[in-house]
Amino acid sequence: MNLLKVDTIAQSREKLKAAVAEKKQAIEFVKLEDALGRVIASDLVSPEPIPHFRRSTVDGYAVRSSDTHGVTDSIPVFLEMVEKIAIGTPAVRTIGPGQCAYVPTGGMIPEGADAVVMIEYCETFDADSIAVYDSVSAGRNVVGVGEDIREEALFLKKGTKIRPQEIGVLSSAGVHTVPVYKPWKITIISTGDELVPADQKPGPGQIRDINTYVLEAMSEKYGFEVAGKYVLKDRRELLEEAVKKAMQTSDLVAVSGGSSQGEKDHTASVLDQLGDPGVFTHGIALKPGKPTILGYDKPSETILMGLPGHPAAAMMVFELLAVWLYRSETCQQAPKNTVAKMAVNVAGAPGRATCLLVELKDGPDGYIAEPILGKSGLMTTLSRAHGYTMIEVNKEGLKAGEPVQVVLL
Ligand SMILES: Nc1nc2c(c(=O)[nH]1)N[C@H]1C(S)=C(S)[C@@H](COP(=O)(O)OP(=O)(O)OC[C@H]3O[C@@H](n4cnc5c(N)ncnc54)[C@H](O)[C@@H]3O)O[C@H]1N2
Ligand code: MOO
Repeated sequence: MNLLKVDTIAQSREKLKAAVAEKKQAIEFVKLEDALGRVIASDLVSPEPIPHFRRSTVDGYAVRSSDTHGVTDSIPVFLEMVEKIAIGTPAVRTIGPGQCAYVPTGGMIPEGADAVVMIEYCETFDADSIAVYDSVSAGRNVVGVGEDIREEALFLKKGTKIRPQEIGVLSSAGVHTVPVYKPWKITIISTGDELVPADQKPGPGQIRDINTYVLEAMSEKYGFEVAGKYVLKDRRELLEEAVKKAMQTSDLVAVSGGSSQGEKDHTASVLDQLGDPGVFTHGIALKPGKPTILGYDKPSETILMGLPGHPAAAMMVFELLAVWLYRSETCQQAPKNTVAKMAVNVAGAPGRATCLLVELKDGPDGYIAEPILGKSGLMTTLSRAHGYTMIEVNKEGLKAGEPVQVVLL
C-alpha cells in the first residue's frame, strides 16, 4: 500500500514558512488613488501633528472657558467680539479676558481661547459684543493639535490592508504615494482530460472547468496578480513545460488536479523534479484537501502548490495555505471571525481536521451555524456557505448549541 504520509495544517504551515524564510517581499509605491485594497509595506510615521492647528468642531464663539464659569441660560456673560475668523484662514488676534471671536466649524481657534460656545447659546448684543448663555469647560468643541495623529506617531502599521477609511488617514497625513507590497504573481494550472471551458458544452465524461475560474477570482479577491493560466490535458510533459515556464515569472504556481495517486496524477513528481529542494509535503490531515502537495524552488523563489482537483477542496486549501501564507508574509492580520452556535451535532473525521462549511441563520441570540454537508465534488455547497469552521484533528465533533468561530468566505 502507498498511503500518503500526512502533515497537520499547522505542520504544513510551519514548513511553508520555513521554505520561504529568505524569499524577498518586493515593495512598490502607488498613488493614493490606486492604493485601495493594497497592503502597506512599512510602518508610517507622521513628521507633523494632525491637525497642525486647533480647530473648532462647531459654528460658535471661541472663548476663554474661565469667562463662562457660572453662566446659565438666565445669567449670561457679555463678551467683546474681536475677530470674525473665516474658514481656511489663520486667526490673527489673541483672545484676552472678556473677549471672544466668531469661528466656523473647522475654523482655527485663536490664541488665548480654549473652548467654543455653540452659536445656539449666544446672542448678538450689539456690533461688537455678544451675550453667552452657556458655561463651557476647557477643550469643549475643540480638536487639539495632534489629536488625530501626534507628531512622530506611528499612524498606520505595516501589514494594514487599505480600506476607504485608511485612504482618508493617508490623505490627511499627506501620504500621496504609498509604500505597498508588490502582489505575488501566481500562475494557475488546471489539469484534466475531462475539462472543457465554461463556454462549451461538455460531452459524455467531460465537465466544465471550475478551478481555473475560481482560483483566478480568489487571486483577484486576495490581491495576487495572475501571471498566467493553463488548462492542460493529463500529460506529464505538458505539465512539466507549463510549470517550468511559470517558475520563471511567478511567486506561486498552483496546479489543481492530478494531486492524488491515480495513474494520471503527475503533479507531485513534476513539482518535486522541477523544484529545488522540491516537494516537502504530500498529504495534509484535512477534510477536504487530503492530497495537497507543497513544495518550493529556492533559486527562483517560487512556491509550488498542488491543489486537490475537487473544486471545493481546491478552494479551501488555497484559502487555508496560499492565502494564509501571503497574509503572513505581508504581515496582515487574519480576518475577524464571527461566532455562531452549531445547529446540530457534527462528527469530525478521525485523524484529520475538518473544514466544515456552514450557512448562518439568525437565531434568538446571534447566529446559528447550519453545516452544509455534501460531497467535495459539489460546487453549490460552497455557494450556499457563508463561511467555514474548523473541527480540530483530535476533536470528536461539534455538539448542537456549541459556540464556534466562523471564518467568513
Ligand atoms: N483511491 C483514492 N482516490 C481518491 C482519493 C484517495 O485518497 N484515494 N482522494 C480523493 C480526494 S479527497 C480528492 S480531493 C481527489 C483528488 O484528486 P486529484 O487532485 O488527483 O484530482 P483529479 O483526480 O484530477 O480530480 C478530482 C476531481 O475533481 C475534478 N476536477 C479536477 N480539476 C477540475 C477543474 N479544474 N474544474 C472542475 N473540476 C475539476 C475532476 O473531474 C474529478 O472529479 O481524489 C479523490 N480520489
Ligand atoms: O480531500 Mo478531497 O480534497 O476531500 O476533496
